[in-house]
Amino acid sequence: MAKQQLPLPEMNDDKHRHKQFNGHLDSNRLRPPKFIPNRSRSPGSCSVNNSQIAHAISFRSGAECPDAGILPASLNAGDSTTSMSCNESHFEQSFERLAKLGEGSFGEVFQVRDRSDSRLYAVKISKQLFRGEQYRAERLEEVRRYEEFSGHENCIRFIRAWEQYDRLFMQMELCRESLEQYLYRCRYIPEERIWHILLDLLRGLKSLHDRNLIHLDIKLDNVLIDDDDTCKLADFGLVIDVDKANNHHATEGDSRYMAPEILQGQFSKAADIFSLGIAMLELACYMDLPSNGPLWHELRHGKLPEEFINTISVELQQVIKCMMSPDPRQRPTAEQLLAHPVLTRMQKADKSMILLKLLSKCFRRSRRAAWTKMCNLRTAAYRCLFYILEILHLYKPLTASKSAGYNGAANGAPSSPSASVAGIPRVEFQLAGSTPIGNRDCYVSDFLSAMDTLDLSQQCTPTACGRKNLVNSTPRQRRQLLAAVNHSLQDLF
Ligand SMILES: Nc1ncnc2c1ncn2[C@@H]1O[C@H](COP(=O)(O)OP(=O)(O)OP(=O)(O)O)[C@@H](O)[C@H]1O
Ligand SMILES: [Mg+2]
Repeated sequence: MAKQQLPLPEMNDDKHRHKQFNGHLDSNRLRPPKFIPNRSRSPGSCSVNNSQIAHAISFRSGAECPDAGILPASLNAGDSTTSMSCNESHFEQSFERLAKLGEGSFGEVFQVRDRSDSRLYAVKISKQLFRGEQYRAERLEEVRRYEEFSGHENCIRFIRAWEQYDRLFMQMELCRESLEQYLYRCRYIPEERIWHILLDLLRGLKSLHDRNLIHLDIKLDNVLIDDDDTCKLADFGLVIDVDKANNHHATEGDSRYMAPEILQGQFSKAADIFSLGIAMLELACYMDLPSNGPLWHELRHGKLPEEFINTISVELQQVIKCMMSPDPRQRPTAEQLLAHPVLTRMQKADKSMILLKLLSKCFRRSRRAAWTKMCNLRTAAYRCLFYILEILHLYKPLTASKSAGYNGAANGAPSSPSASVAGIPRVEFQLAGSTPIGNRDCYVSDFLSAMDTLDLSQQCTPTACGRKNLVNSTPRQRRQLLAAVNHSLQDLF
């Protein structure tokens, strides 16, 4: 009897190819679970359990950083002085969420504006809830590493971290894009730039290796580029001590960048060098890295595809080849690589340019600060105008009752609350539904709980909502309104 043949899986992984861009950098990644804070309490009650209170996380000593581990007090959700603080998380209170920057296997990263200093930052929110102490400990370890390397020029700057609703939140400097996004944007990167990127990453990696730590997840997606074009190592989620790595639970990173010896459970600094080498191959040759199959093995046996590798200089080829040596003992260390003639020359040139770099950085920062200030002034001016118009409108019924014949009040007809004061145009402020169109997806995304969804039908414009109260306001309410105007004027000047 003839054997029935099972259909074979399609194998199209037999040839190295250039990277393909389908519009999504990480289309194969799963959607994150919905961020639904545990808000089972009734809206009126303000009882909070421990996980609902934002707890700052910091491993810095008090001497090193006196306010490490302290969250801005007025913003803490545990501070139940206002009804708003009862219903909103620390994240929602402290930041304006502007856009989603990216997503990895552990977290979603958002571009935010910090309400306290009006500056832009990135906040990474862990995707999974802290289900067990082990998972929580791993996430807190990530915070420790971010803090530890925050001061290094080639590692991402960390601001603060906190946990709330069984999730980890990490605030860090905002970078322009990841190296992967940069590659998709440029496709061809000049070799001079490749050497600069390699220099930056070797510096960052050396700082880790000097402390006997290994990154284990070096890839283009985990390298960020700031406004000064400096490349920074990020995502310290898998960082581990070399000594602990082989005995404990070291986790391998992305298989596309994985060193071959990781399959045998050998974790060492050389594994990071391999990952950086293969990332440089991807960057320099715009090559699509396989995540498994025969091509994956070829790359780990020192067989680099000629049609790709021949497009770059011999010097760069040699560096990449030795970084990707199959035997981890043959790979150079970060320090040895930094001593390469091309990189030494660049470091010398960098030193002579340091003053110029500092000046341009200062200029860029002050320009950004001035722009932020200008935006604040504009907002405050609008707010002021709004209050002035409100006050003028507020005084209308009082003056109307004194002056006979005005607006029909003397005839006993009730004055329309939406009628304008003579000579002053009526201004309707449509705040409801004013979500910026470009970011609408982000605002209505699954991050918001059912309570937070923008139900425009339920909302009314401030003029419609507050009118009745304002017209019949007491002197105390008027005083409050005047205080608000005063506050706006202070914002302005
Ligand atoms: N500070 C930042 N500034 C700008 N973009 C950022 C920043 N931090 C992260 N991103 C973007 O978010 C993406 C995911 O961030 P990150 O790598 O930290 O998440 P992850 O879940 O730990 O990822 P992985 O799957 O690699 O472990 C990055 O690839 C990058 O595009
Ligand atoms: Mg990542």
